[in-house]
Amino acid sequence: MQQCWRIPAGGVFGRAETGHRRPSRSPALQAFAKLKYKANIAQNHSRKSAWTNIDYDRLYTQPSYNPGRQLGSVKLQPIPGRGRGLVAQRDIPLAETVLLSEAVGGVLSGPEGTELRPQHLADHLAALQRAGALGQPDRARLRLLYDGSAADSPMALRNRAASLDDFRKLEDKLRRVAEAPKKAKGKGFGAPAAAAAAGAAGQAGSGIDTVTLGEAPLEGEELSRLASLNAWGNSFGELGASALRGEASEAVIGIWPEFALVNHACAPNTTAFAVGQRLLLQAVRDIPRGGEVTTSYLAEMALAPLERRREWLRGAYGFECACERCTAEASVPPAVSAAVDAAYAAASSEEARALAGQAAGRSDRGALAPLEAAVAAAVEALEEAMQEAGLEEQLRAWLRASAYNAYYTRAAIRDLPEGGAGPGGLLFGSRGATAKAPFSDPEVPAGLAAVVSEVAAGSDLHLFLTLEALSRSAEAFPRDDPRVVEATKTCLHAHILRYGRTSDDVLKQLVQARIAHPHYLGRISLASSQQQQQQEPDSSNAQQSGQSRPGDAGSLVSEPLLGSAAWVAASPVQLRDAAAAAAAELAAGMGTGQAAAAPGGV
Ligand SMILES: C[S@@+](CC[C@H](N)C(=O)[O-])C[C@H]1O[C@@H](n2cnc3c(N)ncnc32)[C@H](O)[C@@H]1O
Repeated sequence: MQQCWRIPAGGVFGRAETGHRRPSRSPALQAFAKLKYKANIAQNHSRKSAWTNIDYDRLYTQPSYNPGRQLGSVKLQPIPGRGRGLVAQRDIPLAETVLLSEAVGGVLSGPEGTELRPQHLADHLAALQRAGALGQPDRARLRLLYDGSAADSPMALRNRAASLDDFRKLEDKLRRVAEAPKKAKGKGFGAPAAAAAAGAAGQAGSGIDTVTLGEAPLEGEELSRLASLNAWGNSFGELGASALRGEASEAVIGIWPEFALVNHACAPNTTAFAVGQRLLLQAVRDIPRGGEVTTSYLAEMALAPLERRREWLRGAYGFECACERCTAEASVPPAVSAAVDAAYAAASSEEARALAGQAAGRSDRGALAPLEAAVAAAVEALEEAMQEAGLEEQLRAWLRASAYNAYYTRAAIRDLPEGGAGPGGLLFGSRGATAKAPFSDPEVPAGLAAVVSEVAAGSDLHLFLTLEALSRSAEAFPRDDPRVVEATKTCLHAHILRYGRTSDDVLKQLVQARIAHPHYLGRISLASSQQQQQQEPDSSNAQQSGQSRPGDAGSLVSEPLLGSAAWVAASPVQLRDAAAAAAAELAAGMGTGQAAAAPGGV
């Protein structure tokens, strides 16, 4: 399960005009802008208290904190056409942790940006085994995973029979072995006898003998197959938590056995990310009792048309995706599918790809006019085709995600300055640009965030776009403007989906760390830009050149809003209500944008 949500090397947007103006919009952009992010957190759901004892604040801030493996209210069961899968045993509300897993044999890591492939992991595990560091329980854990064997092979039958108890049993066994020497002391048994007892305990309660399963060494080919079908990786670390934990953001790849039981969907209900060696799986939608827990194996391919996604999954995993999104997209009239493919193709030219790659200073809006016209026409044709076909909103949202590169390319070109980017470039993330905070339409990243949230809620890209939208609206409007309040709500909602139940303080630090990360530089600053420019003439340079200034990020995430939003994460209340209350509080307490800028000290 290779996943990684890359933010284009140079960032996402360019700069447009100096000073804010409301740009005129085409009907298609208006339609696009109507994609309002739905902050319907936990509406009408009775919630149970969180099942874990995870202290999220410590998890995100202290590398030494070890909450151990955790499995939520899920069970492993056969899913027709998908082998086994994890199913919710009770309603799991969004923003709740589904599982927290530890990698078998630890993770393989490398410098940020490294493409770590499953074969690298297989080689790493083989080396561990040769060194005697991949013991029987680890081998058994791996052998309980899907190995690509035919549905009626002995392996597949064994896998189907395995239960979550087998995984739990292995963990219990390890704990017993760890504790056994201590307990055995003074009783005259000693470690070997205790370890044997632990081994016997490992065989109880399930049809699968995990001791025998882990006896034989794993062959090279077996390891390669297991890694290619079960590994998860990312080319950068968790951008908020690694900063708070004092760790460098690194590329990682690993096999987290419980997570490897989760099947794929093209619009999944969870998001996964690694915090140190652990993998956290967070629900980003309410998962009803009996509903399957799903994740995406696709990374950026989630933003591609149906046939491309299916082809990729067929090639990498050998299955034909028939998830809800694929099934719905397969049912649309041919004219709509053709419009999706045409929009995707229009934005896949070399020029468009170069734009997405953001070579500093290379682009200006005039030079890209033909591309802009082609992409804009393709997007409008898609919107019209969907309108004509009378498709429901959910399906339209998925189809927009399938043609995301067209929406993105159109937005990125419109975001460029009319007269060219100039030397050094004004493109988002480019270094050395000297222009001062020309901010364009906040609805551009907000619209893209809404598209991404439909298929990759809680992903890095989703969080990035909501931060960008917040940054722009904060710089364009007074702090108590409803648009700023809405952008704040949306941004915090995205972060809460990912991070779950943190305290206000840690949530704020996570947001700040994401803003300060070099991926985000050039654009995102939650400081009050006007004031900042008046007071600190070099401030936009500092943002462009990658220097983060402690404290400047927090001024918009005003205490009342953040407080309420974070409180939502810790209690079963609707974000919308809380944010409305916070907005009222903000308006009453602060009155003007100027006053609202004060708490962050900028
Ligand atoms: C990481 S495993 C997931 C757990 C696996 N179903 C099992 O029984 O252990 C990946 C494999 O599950 C199956 N799978 C996952 N998602 C699927 C889907 N949406 N449709 C069909 N098969 C799927 C494929 O065989 C894939 O190679």
